[in-house]
This record gives sequence, structure tokens and C-alpha cells, in this order.
Amino acid sequence: MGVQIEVHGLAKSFGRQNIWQDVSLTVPAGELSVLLGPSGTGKSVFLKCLVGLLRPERGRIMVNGVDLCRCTESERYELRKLFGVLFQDGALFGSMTVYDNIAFPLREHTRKTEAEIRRLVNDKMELVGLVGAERKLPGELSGGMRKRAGLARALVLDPEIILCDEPDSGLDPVRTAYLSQLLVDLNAQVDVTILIVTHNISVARTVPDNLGMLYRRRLVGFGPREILLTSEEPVVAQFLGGHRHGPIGMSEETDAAEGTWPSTVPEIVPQLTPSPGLPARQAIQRRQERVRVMLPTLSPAAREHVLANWGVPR
Ligand SMILES: Nc1ncnc2c1ncn2[C@@H]1O[C@H](COP(=O)(O)OP(=O)(O)OP(=O)(O)O)[C@@H](O)[C@H]1O
Repeated sequence: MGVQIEVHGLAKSFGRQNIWQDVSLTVPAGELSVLLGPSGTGKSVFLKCLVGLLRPERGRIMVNGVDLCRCTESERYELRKLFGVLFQDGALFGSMTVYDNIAFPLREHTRKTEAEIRRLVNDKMELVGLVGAERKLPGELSGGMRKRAGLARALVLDPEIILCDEPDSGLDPVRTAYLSQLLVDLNAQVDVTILIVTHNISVARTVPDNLGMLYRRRLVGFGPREILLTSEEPVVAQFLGGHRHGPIGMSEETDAAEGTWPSTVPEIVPQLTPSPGLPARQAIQRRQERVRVMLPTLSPAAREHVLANWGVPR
């Protein structure tokens, strides 16, 4: 089972530009979570802080009992091994074949023989549906294949946590739907913690167990998907509905701090389930126990959807 990430009071600025502050959330172990937000709200910066590529000024990031913001270099090195990252553009080496790209972390960080590497790379290529593309160069792949190659590379060291930075960027809606299914299938097969940052509404509405949103330098919320999906908060309803009427403007400068807007909460669509033949997601049972404890604190609408999902009649 994957590992939990606990974030407490995180703040990040670049010079005088504050990106976000007071971000606190827990990404539950082995579950699928999505962090949404309009462009430029600092989603990628958040992921980079989680893997230690950027250092926040305040707050804690607890993984396996260690604070990533205050640990020693050797502790950070060990913790980084728990993470696999799918970067926005796949971040593949352009002059290496797909096979060598996926094998790269194994050759760099382990002493495995080439025969062992071949077995592991082939396993991951099969998992992401890339068998047959071993000898291709990244430039010869479609955007969707590049994402899947990046995902295979992120998986090759068997991480406990996978961070995906806009896995849908540059993909058409159909390829995005395939990739969403792939992430759900992956979670069913390896029970790994997955955190996706995106502004894709369809991914947000179909993939995660947990959903959060960054807006105007704050975390609007983070928790079981039903909370945000039923939220009448104008900024959430506007974003998830993908329409113009609401506080989110054309750019950050035109976002409104306050005002009143009619909130139309978009209909909740069912969460994706693993493809036929795959095991059930172990996270479902764990999440049910976790959310059961939270039920009294949820809004009536959120509670109703949670219970309906568990088969309790409305
Ligand atoms: N290394 C950096 N130095 C200075 N500013 C940075 C740096 N990295 C990011 N920023 C700024 O932080 C802000 C948030 O950027 P980020 O890429 O995290 O947004 P995002 O929410 O992921 O956006 P998008 O959805 O468009 O990818 C932007 O204003 C960006 O210019």
C-alpha cells in the first residue's frame, strides 16, 4: 500500500510574489487524489515542493514520519525514492529510445543486471500499453504515448507515491479519458498513492477519491470528492462547471475577491472503476472506513452522494 503525505501550513513565494500560503492537506495512502486550480495558481510549484525540488518558506511536509522541509540530505535522498513523478511533458531524454528512457532510473539508482532491467522495463511497458514501442525515440511518439512512457519511467523503481503534473496536457479528450482509466487501473494493480494536479474538469470529476482546489493563493478545500463536487461555493461551482459566470476571471488580475453569483452545481458523474479483469481497488474499502468517520461533518448533499455511492438508497 502506498504512503500518506501530510502537508501542514505550507507557504511558498518567489521574491515578493506569494504563490500560496497556509496549505494544509492529507493525501491518503493508496488513494487517488486530484488538486485542481486555474492556470498559474501554483499547482506545479506545489508538486515540486513535495519532491523537494523547491523549498517552501513555511510549513511541514510529513512523509513516513520525516519532515521533507527540515530533514538531512541523506533523509531527503531516501524519501525521494518513494516518489515517482510524471512531468507535464513526460521529460523524456530525446536522444534515448523509449526502452532506455524507462531503464534509466534502474541503471542510475540500482545495481540490477541488464537481464533484470529488461524484465522490469518490459513489465512497466506492458502496464502502460507501450509494448512494441521500445526502439522508438520520444520524437517519434504521439503525445499520449509520451505520457505513457513518462508514466512507465515514473513507475520503474516501484514508488509508493506517484505525482502527475497535468497528465492531460496536450492530449485530446479521448486520449485523456484513456489516461484517466490507466491511472485508475494502475491504482487497482499496485495500490499506490497517486496525486494528480490538473485543470482538467473531466479528470477531476471521474478519477479521484479526493479532490482539492487552489485559488487566489489559498487551498479552497481538500477532501473526499463529494465535498467539492457538491459545493455551492461560487468559485468551485464555476470551475467544475467550466463556465464564465463567477469569480474566476480571464486572468489572475481579473479574479474577483468577493461578490455574489448564482451557483449551479454540475451533476456528479460516477467515478471510474478498474477495467474488466483487474482486481478491485483496495483503496475503496480503506476510504469507506475513513469517510464513514467524517460523515457527520459533511454537508447534506455530500453525505447523500457518499451514501448513494455505497448503495444506501437516497
Ligand atoms: N522557479 C520559479 N521562479 C519564479 N517564479 C516561478 C517559478 N516557478 C513557478 N513560478 C511562478 O509561480 C506561479 C505558479 O506557477 P505554476 O506553474 O505552479 O502554476 P500552475 O497552477 O501549475 O499553472 P498551469 O495550470 O498553467 O500549469 C506562476 O506565476 C509562475 O510564474
